Amino acid sequence: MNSTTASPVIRLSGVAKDFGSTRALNGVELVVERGEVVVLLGLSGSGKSTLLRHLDGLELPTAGTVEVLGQDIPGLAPRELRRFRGRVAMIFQQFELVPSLTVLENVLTGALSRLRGPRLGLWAYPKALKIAALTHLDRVGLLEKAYQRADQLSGGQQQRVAIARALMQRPEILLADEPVASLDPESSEQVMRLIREIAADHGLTVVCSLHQVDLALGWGDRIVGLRHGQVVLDTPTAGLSKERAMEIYGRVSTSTAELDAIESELKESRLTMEAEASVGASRLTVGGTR
Ligand SMILES: Nc1ncnc2c1ncn2[C@@H]1O[C@H](COP(=O)(O)OP(=O)(O)OP(=O)(O)O)[C@@H](O)[C@H]1O
Repeated sequence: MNSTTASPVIRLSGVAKDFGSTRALNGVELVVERGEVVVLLGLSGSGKSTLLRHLDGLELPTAGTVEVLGQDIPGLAPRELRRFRGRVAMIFQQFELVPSLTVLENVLTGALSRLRGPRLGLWAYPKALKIAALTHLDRVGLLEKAYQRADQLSGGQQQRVAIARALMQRPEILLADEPVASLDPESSEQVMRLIREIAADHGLTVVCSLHQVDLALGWGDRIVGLRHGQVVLDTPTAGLSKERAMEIYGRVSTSTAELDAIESELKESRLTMEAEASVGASRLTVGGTR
């Protein structure tokens, strides 16, 4: 696990969250570095959304510390919290667009945290922001839909609008809560690829909850597995086979001891792979010098 890193953008320590008698998060330790693309993987109710909501201050912990972009989130005054939220964008399973507004207006609302007062209608936004919104729409491949009502678009298109809206915030962190759970496989692939490309273009740190193992494997740099509000797995996706991941995922409801055993097995197999790779490399070098 990444416990000692130079400049993490997210650092959670001993985080617990109770909703009445339900403990949604339990002793969560998580460190994410700038530019990392992390998948939160877990069954329904494992605490993925609650964890994401702590990262932009929508929830405050019952215990523990939440530090994001160098800020102690629970310690922020309401005004500081609002300013902080402008640096973290979020996209959701249900897109959360305003259905009766045009696509362009929906994208523009992403800039509201940087503007004073409400904006009603396109005319109320500065020209530079309209140009930025159209540029982002072009980036997500929907420029020609700018003046259509948002509810006339397909689910995949609506999620791409939500991504363009998130970019209007000029965020440093992008949080995505099950962004493709309502989409068909083809649109899911498209949206996930887009998030990855945009994260690279803008140097974003991404934390994304998913429940599809295939997508998680082919997509993130790192998988963090949650079970009953606890981090039970934290591993790079490189070298993790679908079979092993499915096994872990299928056994997420097993005991912590079993999961510990699976995780150490995974670590061992990674070490073996690395050792084999380095032996292979040295053989190649020796072969090359003959
Ligand atoms: N506002 C709330 N009030 C009461 N209980 C809550 C609240 N939010 C979450 N919970 C509870 O906390 C636990 C974790 O929920 P959470 O939504 O974080 O899980 P999840 O992994 O995101 O699930 P899903 O994939 O179904 O969205 C669940 O038992 C849930 O019922």
